[in-house]
Amino acid sequence: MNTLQVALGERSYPIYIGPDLLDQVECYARHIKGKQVLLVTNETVAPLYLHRVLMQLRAYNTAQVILPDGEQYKSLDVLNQIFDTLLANKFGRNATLIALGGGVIGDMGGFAAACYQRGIPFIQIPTTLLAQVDSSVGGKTGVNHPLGKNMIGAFYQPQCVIADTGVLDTLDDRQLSAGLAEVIKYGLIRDAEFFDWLDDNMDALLVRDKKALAYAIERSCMNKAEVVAEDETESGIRATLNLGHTFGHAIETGLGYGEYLHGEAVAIGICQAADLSRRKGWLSDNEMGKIKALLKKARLPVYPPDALSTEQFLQLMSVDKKNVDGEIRLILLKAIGQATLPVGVDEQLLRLTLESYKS
Ligand SMILES: NC(=O)c1ccc[n+]([C@@H]2O[C@H](COP(=O)([O-])OP(=O)(O)OC[C@H]3O[C@@H](n4cnc5c(N)ncnc54)[C@H](O)[C@@H]3O)[C@@H](O)[C@H]2O)c1
Ligand SMILES: O=C(O)C(=O)C[C@@H](O)[C@H](O)[C@H](O)COP(=O)(O)O
Ligand SMILES: [Zn+2]
Repeated sequence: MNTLQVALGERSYPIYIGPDLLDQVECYARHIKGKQVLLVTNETVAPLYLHRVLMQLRAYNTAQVILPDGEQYKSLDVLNQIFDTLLANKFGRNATLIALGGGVIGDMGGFAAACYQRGIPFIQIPTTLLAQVDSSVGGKTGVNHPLGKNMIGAFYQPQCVIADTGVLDTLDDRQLSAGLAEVIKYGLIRDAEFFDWLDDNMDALLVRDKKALAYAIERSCMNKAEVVAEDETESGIRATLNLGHTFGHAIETGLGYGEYLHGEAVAIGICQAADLSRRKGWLSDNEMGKIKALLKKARLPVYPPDALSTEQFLQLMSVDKKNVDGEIRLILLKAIGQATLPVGVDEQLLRLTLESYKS
């Protein structure tokens, strides 16, 4: 097992990474203070892994919530099921919530923990590649609104993250690729050496070579932990983790949550942000080509859906959280390995990307 630290003063916590961690009681026990534990998972993950976690929690008074599976259920309405179960079981302030699942469950479980009785401790057990490399780390929690992705939420850090790399065996190939989009993102925003490593090792990652996957997860978490430690609540550098997300979130919201996976929408958004960066004279054609080629190698889409018009894109992008006073601000690339902070963009140039960067 490898342990990384997210250094946030009194809110610091470990990320445990390794095989078979679901079965290691010491990963959980030291982070559970009271006797009551609520497990939040979904109908796909429960039959696969809930029993193994419950086996480690025999000493506690446990309850469970099994949510429907899908991005479309990451809503305020469904969130209520978690509060209903906490209250029905008379769980108090020292109850611990464990989120067992992908990013949807992690974001919802974390947000429920942030709100319930104004805050109870929670643990992240991420079970998708995307959740292990990104969503379980850093404390962004929340739900979607029909008008915008993750528009209702809170920054709320977990007590620990338990990333059992063995659970990735049951993940389907499309979900694995979606996770790789966020992995590639770290290379692009701040770790050019990692980008080159990914270029050399993409085939190994796609066949789930254990050593390659463990390395990619650890290096991604290291990158994310460093950024979050520097800027927990996104007043500066943390916004770089949003590369491609303004376009990507527009695709997710515009087409209906769940149509494109988050990672797929981000992959397309990264290409659109790269195209805009090239038009600004920051990225070379060669770098643009390398970015697209690596995303394609990871079996990710690189062009936006025809179904979204430029006007729809602009409308959807106008509700992004990085915007200030109604002005769209984007993370762009100066080079592979170097992202900008949010920058206001000339609308004509943005329109050019939206109209011309197409399959
Ligand atoms: N909080 C953050 O910092 C952050 C970062 C990135 C993404 N996100 C959010 O995360 C969500 C996407 O997360 P995701 O890609 O994990 O999607 P997801 O949670 O929908 O999981 C993807 C699919 O895999 C299934 N699954 C999960 N673990 C499995 C396993 N081990 N074996 C088989 N199937 C399994 C799920 O049931 C689901 O069908 C989005 O809502 C996105 O906005 C949040
Ligand atoms: O942790 C962050 O900060 C991120 O931006 C990570 C993103 O990959 C993630 O999708 C996040 O949920 C997006 O945040 P949002 O604030 O744009 O909703
Ligand atoms: Zn993301």
